[in-house]
Amino acid sequence: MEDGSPVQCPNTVTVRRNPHRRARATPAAKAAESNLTSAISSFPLQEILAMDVPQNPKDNSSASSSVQTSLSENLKVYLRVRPLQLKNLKKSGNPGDQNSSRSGHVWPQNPQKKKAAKEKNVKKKSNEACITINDDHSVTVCPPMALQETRRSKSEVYEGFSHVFSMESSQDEVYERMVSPLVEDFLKGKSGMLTALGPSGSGKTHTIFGSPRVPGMVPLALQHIFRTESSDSKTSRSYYLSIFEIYSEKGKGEKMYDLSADGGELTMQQFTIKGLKEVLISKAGEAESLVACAMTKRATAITNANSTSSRSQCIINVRRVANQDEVEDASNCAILTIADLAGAEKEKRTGNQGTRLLEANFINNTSMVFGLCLRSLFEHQRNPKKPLQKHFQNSLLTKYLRDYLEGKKRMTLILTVKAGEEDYLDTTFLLRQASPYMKIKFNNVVEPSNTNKRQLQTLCTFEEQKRTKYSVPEACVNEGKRHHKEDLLAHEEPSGHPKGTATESSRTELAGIERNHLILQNFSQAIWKTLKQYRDKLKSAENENQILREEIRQEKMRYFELEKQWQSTRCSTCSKKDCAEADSSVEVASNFELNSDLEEHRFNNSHKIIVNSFIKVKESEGKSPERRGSSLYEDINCCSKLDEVKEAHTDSIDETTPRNKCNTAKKLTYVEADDSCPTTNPIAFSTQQSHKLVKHDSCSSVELDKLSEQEESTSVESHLQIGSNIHCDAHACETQLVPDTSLNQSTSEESDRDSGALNEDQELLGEFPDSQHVPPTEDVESYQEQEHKKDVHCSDPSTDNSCKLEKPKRRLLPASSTLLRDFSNMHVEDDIEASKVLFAYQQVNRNGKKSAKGEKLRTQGNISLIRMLKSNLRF
Ligand SMILES: Nc1ncnc2c1ncn2[C@@H]1O[C@H](COP(=O)(O)OP(=O)(O)OP(=O)(O)O)[C@@H](O)[C@H]1O
Repeated sequence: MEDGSPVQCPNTVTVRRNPHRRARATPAAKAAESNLTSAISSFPLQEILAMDVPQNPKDNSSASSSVQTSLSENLKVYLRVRPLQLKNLKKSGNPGDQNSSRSGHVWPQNPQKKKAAKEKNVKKKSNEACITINDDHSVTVCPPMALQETRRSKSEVYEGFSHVFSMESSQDEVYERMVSPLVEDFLKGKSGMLTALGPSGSGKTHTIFGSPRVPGMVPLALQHIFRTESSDSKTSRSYYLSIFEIYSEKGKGEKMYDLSADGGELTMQQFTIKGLKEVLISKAGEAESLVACAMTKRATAITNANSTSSRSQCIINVRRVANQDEVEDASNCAILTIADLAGAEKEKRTGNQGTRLLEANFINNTSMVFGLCLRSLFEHQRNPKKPLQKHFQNSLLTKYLRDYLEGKKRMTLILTVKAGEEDYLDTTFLLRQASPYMKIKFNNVVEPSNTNKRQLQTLCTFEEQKRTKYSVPEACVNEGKRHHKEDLLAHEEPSGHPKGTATESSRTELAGIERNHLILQNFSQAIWKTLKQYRDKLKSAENENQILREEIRQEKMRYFELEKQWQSTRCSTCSKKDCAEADSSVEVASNFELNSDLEEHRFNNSHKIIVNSFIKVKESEGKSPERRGSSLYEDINCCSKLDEVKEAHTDSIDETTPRNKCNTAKKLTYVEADDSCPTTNPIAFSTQQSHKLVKHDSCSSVELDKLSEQEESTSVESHLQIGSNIHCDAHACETQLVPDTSLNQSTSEESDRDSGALNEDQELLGEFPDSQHVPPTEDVESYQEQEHKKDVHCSDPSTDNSCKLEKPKRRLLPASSTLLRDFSNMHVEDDIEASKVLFAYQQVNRNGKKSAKGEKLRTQGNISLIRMLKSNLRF
């Protein structure tokens, strides 16, 4: 309720409407990731962690001497109540005023003290106290009767104080309870700060500095420190003291002044005071004298509330530096800070005007900022969601005490209040303000070494000042002989202890090493985080890559399947075409009798294929068993007779051109006659087809196309037809070749039986002229001469008008037709058919990409090539 947070019902359940969600990984990505994790080696996290980069330098005993972490500790708040009647207390023999006889020499002296005291005593104050001490930790504040009636104010109890010092408490008691533990920690190496808060005239300065007769916490602490040092002969530590004040002169702004002997104005840069002198102290008396001199320089003034009212914030630092032997010790360095703040003032009470009023504004403002910083720290610790406000930026005091006000360093508060009824409002205001401070905790306070910025800055300033003193001694002359001697005495001590100087240098080096260590540690952590991010990115990229690879593999498989299907389809189509082309080649070869070895070999192969297919077809026709037994012998006879047919055709080609024309005419006539014949006779039908193929060689390109299409569509029929044709041709010719002896074992009856049917074919084949007049194949020379005559005859267009070329029609021809055309050109180049073939060939290039002339030349080149082959023919 205090922080204004809404109260929630215990049975209420808070449900986030839009909870944070993480993107779910796809199953494929998960699978890929699992594969990826197995493929990618894990990052050597353990190795990195096992490196010489400690998580916390404090854990390393070798380097943690200057840094410590303390347990959770609350801010200690003490309360001290100033006596009502100082004179009465003095008269009554206050145990704190041991030197009551020297009351006239109360330190610090205020020349207008007597006058102010007289003014104060003009009005007699009531002896009634508004504050009642319940116990050592709580007090009750009762409003005066007048306030109770008008404002209906009630008594308030404030508890939780570390200790409440009564009016009768002495300085020693306060020191023993409040400051002595702090000094003990300081001697152990723990830094701490004591700050006095309270209204003007409540006894802050009295408590902190005291008087020569009643020394305050600072003198007592210094005595405590050097008393301890003198008792411990084994240790030789160095202590440096610096004192300065923050003052606002006439409200023109805050300024800092060094209160040391030759101190001047200071500046603050980045929370660091520059120019502050540290004075090495080795004795308590020496330190006390320095503090006394500083207090004489502090700004004070007479107000209605206090004859010796402090107008500035005074801060004293005692820095402890261990010697070289204690470098490894944790207590090598600590700072004890004691701050005496100027008390808040009310204009009515103080009656300030002019400059004093401006000073009061500065003082009140600084006190307010100080309180806001502690309030913000308290609220931040209670509710971490509330940010820690940066109120410290509003004053130099809070800037300097930033670490303390942010809970990074240990701090102790001493609240001083006045017990009079007229001080009720100031008292209650302070207690209400400071009560929450008791709940402030210092969690994991890190004790900085003597190498922090501020300390190093002051140290460097001190060393620089020391060097200046020795290098320019005449500068000290201007300040007076006394100060020169004091400075020399003050700085000769450190120079006379080279051990201490070496310790300082070693500590500086150690601090540098620690700093580098921390930097490297942070750097490694940052690198580690970055590497983790890159690893995650790499994983995601690998997952995507894996998925893409899988898709590519599937696409390849699909492509191969399609290619296989395409290949199978293509093979089936090509096989049909090849068979048709091969059959056509056989027909052409059989008709034009290519006698070269190559062509003969091809012919034989084709012949074999045809024979085999013929056998298969015959078997599929369902012959009678007796017929089937003699089929092989018949086929062999066909093979042997095919050669005879070939020779017969060769003989027919050797005939003159008119004769060829006659043959072609006969063939055409025969085919026309066959069209009218019944096709029931398979032999007759096959013969017709055979002659159609023969005609195919000499017909026009249109007819060639038609025939080629028929060949492709009816390849099986073509086999049958060709087989029949060969069969017929073979029977039509006289058998000259002797069949194989193994085959002769076939019955002659079957051959005689077939001879009757073949005689019909023989009659048909008899239509081929000169089939009976086959020239001897050995007469190669005569054949070449005839071929030469043919070439000459064809090359001379004047001899025959048939050689004149007609304008061809460009049509696309299949390869088989082109081959047939080339062969036909070879054999009938001087014939009118040659012009037709050439015409058909030019039709192929009707698009004009290739000139007719070029095609003609190519055709002629083919012819020349074939002539050359023919010239080498062996018959
Ligand atoms: N506990 C005390 N015992 C005896 N005298 C005290 C005590 N506290 C304060 N005094 C006296 O009261 C007077 C005012 O005290 P002091 O100057 O310390 O007040 P202050 O809080 O510092 O005021 P300011 O904030 O204006 O400086 C001094 O003369 C001081 O001696």
